[in-house]
Order: sequence, then C-alpha cells, then structure tokens
Amino acid sequence: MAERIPEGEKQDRVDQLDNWKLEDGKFIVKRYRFGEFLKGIEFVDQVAAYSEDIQHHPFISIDYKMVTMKLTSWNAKGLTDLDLSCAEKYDELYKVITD
Ligand SMILES: C[C@H](O)[C@H](O)[C@H]1CNC2=NC(N)=NC(=O)C2=N1
Repeated sequence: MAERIPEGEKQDRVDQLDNWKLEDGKFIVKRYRFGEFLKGIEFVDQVAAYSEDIQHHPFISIDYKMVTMKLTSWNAKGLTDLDLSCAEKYDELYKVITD
C-alpha cells in the first residue's frame, strides 16, 4: 500500500499540480470543462480504463460538459503519491482529448 503524504508536505505537493485543489485534507479535486458533452464522456471512459488498469479509482461526477475528478487513497486513509500521479495522468488524457 502507498504511504500517506506527510501533513506538512501535502499542500506544497498539491500546489505543484495544475489546478488541483486539496479538499478536506484528504482529497484532491479538479473540474475539467469540455466543448461537447460526448468529449467529457470520452474522457471519463479513458479515466475508467486507466483506473481499472492500475486499480486506483476516482470519484467522478458528470455535470453536462463539466467532469469533476476527486481522488484519495482510501486504503491509506488519505492522500498518496498514487493520487498525485493519477492527477497528472488525467491531465494528460484531458490534453489529448481537447487538443
Ligand atoms: C483491492 C483494490 O486494489 C483496492 O481496494 C483499491 C481499489 N481502488 C482504489 N481506489 C482508490 N482511489 N483508493 C484506494 O485505496 C483503492 N483501493
């Protein structure tokens, strides 16, 4: 199981990500906007496939053309490096879909 990121390092590590926000001390959250509803669904589909590959799953909400991703490591009861690396991966998937 991945180690929880120490309390004192958390905010700095999250700040290094692109527009992800720390929520309730143990989640990171980001809203992704799309020009079309189905582009958002394509993004969700790709995130879902990746999540299954690595067995680490986000909470996902779809609000028409906006998709919100929320990550934590429930096994570790908090934020881990795995959450941060998923955040970077989702950003890459988003970039490819919206480029
Ligand atoms: C057994 C299985 O690998 C674990 O329950 C995985 C599944 N997906 C997961 N996803 C997330 N976000 N956090 C976890 O701790 C987690 N654990």
